[in-house]
Amino acid sequence: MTALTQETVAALSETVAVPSYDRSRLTAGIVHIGVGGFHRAHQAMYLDRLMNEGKAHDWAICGVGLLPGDARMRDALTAQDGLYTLVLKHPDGTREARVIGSIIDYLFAPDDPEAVIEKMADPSVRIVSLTVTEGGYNIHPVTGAFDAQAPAIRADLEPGAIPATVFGLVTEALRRRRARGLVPFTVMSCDNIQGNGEVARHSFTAFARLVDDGLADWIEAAVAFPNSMVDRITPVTTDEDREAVAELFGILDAWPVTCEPFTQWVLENDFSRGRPPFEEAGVQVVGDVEPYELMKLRLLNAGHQALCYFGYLGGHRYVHEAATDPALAKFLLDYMDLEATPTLRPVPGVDLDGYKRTLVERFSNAEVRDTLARLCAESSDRIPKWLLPVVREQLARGGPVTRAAAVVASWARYAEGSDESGEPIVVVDRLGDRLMAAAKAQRQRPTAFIEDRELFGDLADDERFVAPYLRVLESLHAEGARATVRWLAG
Ligand SMILES: NC(=O)c1ccc[n+]([C@@H]2O[C@H](COP(=O)([O-])OP(=O)(O)OC[C@H]3O[C@@H](n4cnc5c(N)ncnc54)[C@H](O)[C@@H]3O)[C@@H](O)[C@H]2O)c1
Ligand SMILES: O=P(O)(O)OC[C@@H](O)[C@@H](O)[C@H](O)[C@H](O)CO
Repeated sequence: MTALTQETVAALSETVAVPSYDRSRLTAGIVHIGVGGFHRAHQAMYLDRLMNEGKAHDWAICGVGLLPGDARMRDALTAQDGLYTLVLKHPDGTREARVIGSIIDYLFAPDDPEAVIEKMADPSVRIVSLTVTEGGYNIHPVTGAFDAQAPAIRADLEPGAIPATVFGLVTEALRRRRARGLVPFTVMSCDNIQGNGEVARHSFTAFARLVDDGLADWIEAAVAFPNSMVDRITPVTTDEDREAVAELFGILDAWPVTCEPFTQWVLENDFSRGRPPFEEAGVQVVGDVEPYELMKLRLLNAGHQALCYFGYLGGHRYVHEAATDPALAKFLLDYMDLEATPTLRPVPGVDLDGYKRTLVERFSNAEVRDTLARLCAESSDRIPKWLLPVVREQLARGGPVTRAAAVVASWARYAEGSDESGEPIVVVDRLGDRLMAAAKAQRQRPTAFIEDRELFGDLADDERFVAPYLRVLESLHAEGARATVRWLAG
């Protein structure tokens, strides 16, 4: 068994693919904020691919963690010189592993915010990329306005405050670059948000405007915020994953990443100061990402939400169990075909029926062991961004919303905080208390959950949405999730 470090990695090449490039020659051109499972399965992997082909040596990654919980990632990556094992789980049970070497440094902002700011202000850094989750952009779910009153934002805006949020840190780095006469870096969002680049532009300029109008104008004019569609199902790493990496490959890795074999990245070609030759690593670099984003967010991500609450309430715990439950699979396909697909734009070179079939296959991969609990978490950031736009578009065009309304009803039932046998459900959501209070009130006032206008806007006033929503909620209460899904699936 070998502990993974720069010193030991060459010796591991007998059991696993390791970086073929000289890591001591790499320099950081990218600062990435939010180094979790997904970044390490996706962007860092694409850069590692390029580096293995002798390219992009000046585009290595300096990871940054902002939240207290990131101390664990700091410790794991620092002890391993930034190296980690990426394991692809094929549906036939085979595992494909590779040690990724593209992350060469890690800074933990709570320890040293100044180091993070100076790193981003350094001229060699040309991209600051982000995976800070859907909630990380601090925008109102219905109006899309930046929430300047959020306590962390207010703290960052106090005179003389040391920045702690992504907005405070990035804005201060951009302020220094402007003061030093440097070209700004590109801000590249890789979060699952429609128009993620536009949303990032809106949030960062809104924050900067609270600091200094001139700076905000400069950011608006000079900083590129490319949109992107990112895709690779990456579950949370478990102790079993760590043990399997040790057993199968002889590697002691504090924090390996496991994921499905599929990967996709469609990226808008809009960068302030150059970019790695991503297309040479399989990234689709295009002029207009929107059709790809809509397809992915409304079919895959909203599709995940269609499975997760019904699946969990019906006794499943893994995504593959829910996706291979015949009634639930039919319900998912009906949602995709009848409600989501009519709201999509034609996607260049993509056969939508094939895409949907592949999605069902990906969800059904039992090896990936993605949990329904992961998909049920932070729903108040997900449902308004992925599913409710489908509802609104369908209402506007006079189309059906029965299945989307059913998904919202299943969330409302899940948020009551106990399953059908009375076992508690841990509702993980930054609005958890508010959601649970509303969900409990719905036993007396059935529309209580959807009356939250901050999440649902005026949907509670639209009978075309409310009627199917209430029918499904009533069925969930009276008959349970499995019977409700069978009824919905016809
Ligand atoms: N896991 C996937 O399958 C997947 C696939 C495609 C896209 N994504 C995108 O990546 C994001 C992260 O997923 P993950 O699986 O890596 O999660 P993760 O929990 O492994 O990592 C999340 C990271 O984001 C940071 N973060 C969270 N909120 C933040 C905030 N407000 N400010 C700064 N940093 C913050 C955390 O500290 C952590 O470093 C998702 O929310 C999604 O938008 C994930
Ligand atoms: O990670 P989130 O919060 O964006 O959403 C949960 C899942 O739907 C998501 O992680 C998918 O697995 C992913 O988007 C697949 O590419």
